[in-house]
Amino acid sequence: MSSLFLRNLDEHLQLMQVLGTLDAPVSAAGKRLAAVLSAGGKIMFCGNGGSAADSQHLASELTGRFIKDRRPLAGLALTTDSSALTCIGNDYSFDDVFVRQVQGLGRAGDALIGISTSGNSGNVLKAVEAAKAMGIFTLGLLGRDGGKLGALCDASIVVPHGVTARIQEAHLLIGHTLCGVIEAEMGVGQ
Ligand SMILES: O=C(CO)[C@@H](O)[C@H](O)[C@H](O)[C@H](O)COP(=O)(O)O
Ligand SMILES: [Zn+2]
Repeated sequence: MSSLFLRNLDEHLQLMQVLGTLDAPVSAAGKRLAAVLSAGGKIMFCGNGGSAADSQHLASELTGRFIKDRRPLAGLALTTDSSALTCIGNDYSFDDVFVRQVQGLGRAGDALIGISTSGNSGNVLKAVEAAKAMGIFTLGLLGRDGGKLGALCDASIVVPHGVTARIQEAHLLIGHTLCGVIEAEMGVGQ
């Protein structure tokens, strides 16, 4: 019997081998996001648990830097303001923690990336629904069969696996690639 690490590694490597099928949607999404930023829009991110961590990680690649030394780009994680999250969660409901921030901070022409391994988190669904109604481009970074978000988002990238941790590992690879495409599309030092 191999160790847990070797079994996880095997599962991870097997998943990595099928991710090539996502080449076209990842490249297209990266270009679409670059167009949002070039036109003066911002990219918002939301998700729960590990996907909340991904949200703030990826937003910081934009405002800080990814690979290139270039101007700061407009990335905003909706997962980081504990006052907003607790106020909205306490006074309204946990399903409202992202949607109210989208409605307060989002503008037509922005993008919202909803990250969910199940594709079914209620607060992400509500945020995407409202964003679409506001003219905000919605991208789902999803897992399994894409869930309800797969049908709702303007575009989605679905990691076809059933294990949450493996999906999250793939999400980070895809998220980093989106940042790389954005930097390549926007040029350096602009
Ligand atoms: O990181 C993990 C598991 O690896 C967990 O924190 C996980 O993100 C949470 O259970 C989330 O609430 C799952 O939500 P979702 O991906 O289905 O939208
Ligand atoms: Zn995790």
